[in-house]
Amino acid sequence: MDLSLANPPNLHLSLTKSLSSPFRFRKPLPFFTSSVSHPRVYSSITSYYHPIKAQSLNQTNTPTDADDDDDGFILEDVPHLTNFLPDLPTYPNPLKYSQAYAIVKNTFVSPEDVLAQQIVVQKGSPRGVHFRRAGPREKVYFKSEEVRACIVTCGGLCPGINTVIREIVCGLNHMYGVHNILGIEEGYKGFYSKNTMELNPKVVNDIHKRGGTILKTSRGGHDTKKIVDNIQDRGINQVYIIGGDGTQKGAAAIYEEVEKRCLPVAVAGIPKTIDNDIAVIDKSFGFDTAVEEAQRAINAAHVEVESVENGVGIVKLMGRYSGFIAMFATLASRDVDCCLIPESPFYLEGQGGLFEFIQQRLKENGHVVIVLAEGAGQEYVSQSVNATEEKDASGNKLLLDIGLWLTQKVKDHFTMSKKMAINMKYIDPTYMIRAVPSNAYDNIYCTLLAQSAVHGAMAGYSGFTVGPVNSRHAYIPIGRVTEATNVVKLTDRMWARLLASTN
Ligand SMILES: Nc1ncnc2c1ncn2[C@@H]1O[C@H](COP(=O)(O)OP(=O)(O)OP(=O)(O)O)[C@@H](O)[C@H]1O
Ligand SMILES: O=P(O)(O)OC[C@H]1O[C@](O)(CO)[C@@H](O)[C@@H]1O
Ligand SMILES: [Mg+2]
Repeated sequence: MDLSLANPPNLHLSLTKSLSSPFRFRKPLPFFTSSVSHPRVYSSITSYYHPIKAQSLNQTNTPTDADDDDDGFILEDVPHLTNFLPDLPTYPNPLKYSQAYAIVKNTFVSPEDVLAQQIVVQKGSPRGVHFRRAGPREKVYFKSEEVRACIVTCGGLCPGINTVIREIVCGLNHMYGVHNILGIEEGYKGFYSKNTMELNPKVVNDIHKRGGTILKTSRGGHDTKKIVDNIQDRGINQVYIIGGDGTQKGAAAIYEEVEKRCLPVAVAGIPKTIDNDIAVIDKSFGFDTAVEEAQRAINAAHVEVESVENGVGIVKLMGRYSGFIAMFATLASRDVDCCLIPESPFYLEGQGGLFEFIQQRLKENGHVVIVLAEGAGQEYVSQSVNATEEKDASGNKLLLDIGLWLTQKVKDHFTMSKKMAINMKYIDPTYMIRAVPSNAYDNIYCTLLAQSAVHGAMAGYSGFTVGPVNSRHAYIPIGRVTEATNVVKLTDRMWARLLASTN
């Protein structure tokens, strides 16, 4: 079987072979139509998947019945420029001549390499969903001197954004000899309303040591048509988009427009979010750094409350809809008595309520530390302050301050009940955990992400996201990472570990 998409001359051969291949594909519902009828319509950025029962394509692109012995293998593929530009020429990958890669046994990823989404399986279970493995391909679809790339960063900050920018620039330059790279300033709106900056290895040399993004970022302002007009006007043919779920939806919209206009433009999404709420990928970059930084706040709270009588420490951490930062920071710390996250409802009064728990811990231990994700208990705050729902420029709901609300509630409870006098220490390190530079682990992770994106774009994939799936980097259809939000599963063992660690 041959999964090669990177080789038009062999295309028919590939597809003919795949006729008898045991691969099942998952086909998108066509919410946009390709102007060119081409077998690679299997590739998808849409969020609308429906699995087709054992099916393959013949050369006229008509679904035919396939063998029943495919073991339930599904490839969720990413789009390729040849979907709508079948005659694009190819070139040998310059890495072939790289001294650094000279001793590598397999410099290029085999077109047949795929990664399984589920690696814990039972005997006899279907082989399930697979993604294309990321990495350099033997043939590329761009001449180095003709590449005009751009990078944009959108949404909230996250440790490691500058490292990703640096490694895209250095990867393009050192591995592929690309010299023409533009930084788009201030997010999506920067395409049509801001300046650009020339990026080269010298300009980005030190930026990984700094938090934030040298390109600046923003929310809102995504105007697909204006953005693609601008891409066209500037002659850009590779677009690297770093951002969270909203940004990736924007990247999908840009790719759709690129496809509609039949532009030879590779659109690569690099997922970014401090909340670790992006589906499919193992973990988002910067998350580790943020958890590490959160330890400092928890340590401070612990030191404070341990040093006074009846000390109650509350630490508020980021996490809009997902409590991953709070959960991992709690698990790592061992000083936390209670972790409140959006996924796990809680109540204050009565038996089993938070007040009772605090009182009990104070009696037993003399102090208590509570870690609180910002998205937890939002319903209580909105009821009590009668707030109207406000949104940010991207349409995300603005959260109410659960930290201050809970702090006041706990204080009021103990004052009014006269049961014991407490010493409240409230720490809100919110932005501090995401404004720091990335740690060593995240720096390496960011490098791999950036290089995977560069290899994918050079290989002609477009409208894809990169990310680790079971520790190996994959090209993932954008729709797959935006269709759902990754949340803490209370039925998983990790949450049980947390409950065990906090007693
Ligand atoms: N459905 C969408 N279609 C097109 N563009 C979108 C969509 N949702 C969001 N965007 C754009 O993506 C950019 C970033 O979105 P948002 O502010 O939601 O942050 P994000 O990428 O989700 O990152 P994070 O949540 O981690 O801060 C904004 O410019 C916004 O206009
Ligand atoms: O930067 P802003 O607009 O204040 O947004 C903060 C939000 O961004 C995130 O860091 C990522 O979505 C959330 O955890 C937080 O609620
Ligand atoms: Mg988001």
